[in-house]
Amino acid sequence: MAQEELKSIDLEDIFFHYRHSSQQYILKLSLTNLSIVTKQDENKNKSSSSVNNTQIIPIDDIYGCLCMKSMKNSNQCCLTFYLYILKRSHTLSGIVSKKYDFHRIQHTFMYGKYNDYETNYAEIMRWHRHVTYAIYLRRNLPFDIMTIKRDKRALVFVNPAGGAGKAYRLVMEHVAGIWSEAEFNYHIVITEYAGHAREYVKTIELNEWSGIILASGDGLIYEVINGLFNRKDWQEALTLPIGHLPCGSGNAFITNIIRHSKQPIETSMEKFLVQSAILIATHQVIPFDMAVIDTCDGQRIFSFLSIAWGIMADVDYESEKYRFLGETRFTVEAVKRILRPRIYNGYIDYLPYDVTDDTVQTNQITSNTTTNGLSEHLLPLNEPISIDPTTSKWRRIDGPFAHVLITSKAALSKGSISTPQSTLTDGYLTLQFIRIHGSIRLNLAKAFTKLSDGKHFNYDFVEWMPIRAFRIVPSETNGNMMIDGEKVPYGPIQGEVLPSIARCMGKQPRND
Ligand SMILES: Nc1ncnc2c1ncn2[C@@H]1O[C@H](COP(=O)(O)OP(=O)(O)OP(=O)(O)O)[C@@H](O)[C@H]1O
Repeated sequence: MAQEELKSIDLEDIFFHYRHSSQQYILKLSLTNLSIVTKQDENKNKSSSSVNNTQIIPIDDIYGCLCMKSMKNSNQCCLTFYLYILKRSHTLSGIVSKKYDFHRIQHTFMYGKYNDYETNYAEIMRWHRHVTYAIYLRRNLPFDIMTIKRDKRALVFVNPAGGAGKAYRLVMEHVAGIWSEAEFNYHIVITEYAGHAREYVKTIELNEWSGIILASGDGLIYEVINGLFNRKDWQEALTLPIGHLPCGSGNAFITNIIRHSKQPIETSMEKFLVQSAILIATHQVIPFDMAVIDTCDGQRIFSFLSIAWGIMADVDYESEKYRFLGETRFTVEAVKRILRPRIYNGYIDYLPYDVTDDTVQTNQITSNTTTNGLSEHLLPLNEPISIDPTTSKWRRIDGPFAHVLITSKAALSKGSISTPQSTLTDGYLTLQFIRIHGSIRLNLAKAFTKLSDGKHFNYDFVEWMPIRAFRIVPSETNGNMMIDGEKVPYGPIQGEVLPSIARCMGKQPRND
């Protein structure tokens, strides 16, 4: 693609309707919009002063553009634009509803200005290059990344065991078509066993791939991120953006990405998948926070989502047996746990997050930093943390607790906002907990019913605070401790935020 040619994106030409050649359009392309001006029939309108009808399509709404040879006239070509737009839906009776829905639309135009196919085709390919370039410029990627990465494929892992076990079929039915319309290149690997994707990413040649996409739930994302962190070149590995096609039961990762873009989240599974596929095909590279976690068996784990102890951990783990129910599995188990609440004894040490506190160092990662050297504030787990206020910034909260959750993102699943104020890159973890006092059943029931929109934070009995680091020390020796929905050995656990350390396939919010 000649860089010179693309310094100016503007194009204008006359096209006609793919069925009715008498209906003509002037198409104008600019950096921000495609304008479609419907040409009036000059004879018909000689007496009328009517203005040409113009439709303006923002480039942000176009996810692909393809050229084809006309089936009707061998000299002509057609140009199709693929759009994904938010618009008001119609009810069955044809009334315009107040609700906005996403719609996939395609506009096809014929082109035949010249008498020979080759010249028409060359001209239509020029349009294709310019439209593609305009789409890529909206992604805010530097030109060199754009041209290099475009030729690369994304590595897509499909988990045949994820969610209700339909991931491969869902990808073929709802994603493959969109990605060919968007000319998004990819290579699919179907995971053969738990741990396969983690092993796979440990040895991939990083510069062969444009990113890694997981058609799965959150479990496979956790696996792949930890596989990337286990590489010697982990810093470079983490620059590969991670995309998520929701095929699991939780799907928190893509939910948080779409929340960041401020798009409404599609409700049906299929439409949610389509929304994610289009976001991936036109993505920008967005950073996100993670946490480094030390578990009691000496493992160092990287978390993109949450550390749960208490009722949330029990609900997550014990609901595994209802996996066939999809996201409903969490609700079924939560009702059981609320009716028979457990008490979790122990304490939580935490380092508060205070941006004005310059005595606390923040992670300065250099090319020499190893993953063992990644934490600034964590001591070995068997060394006590000083909470003496005269010498230490660390503080302690004593249990017993009903609920303890530490998160780096807002949504724990598509249907629950555990931490409403959280963003992808706020640079802190949020600690929330419910102590055992008052009517614990009632408090838990109230908190769980408000979890869908994060309103549980409005209750006084839900305490929360932003933190940099934490250590949870349970008194009992048996129970559930979950990191990103995966069970880890039960016992003391500690962690620290890693601000903006990884990259995802996301979108910045639109300003219009
Ligand atoms: N072929 C496979 N057979 C069995 N397990 C697999 C296979 N491929 C991956 N896994 C494992 O399945 C687990 C769950 O995967 P995934 O996250 O995709 O689905 P999920 O658990 O339904 O979703 P969520 O994590 O959102 O609840 C992962 O830990 C992964 O290691």
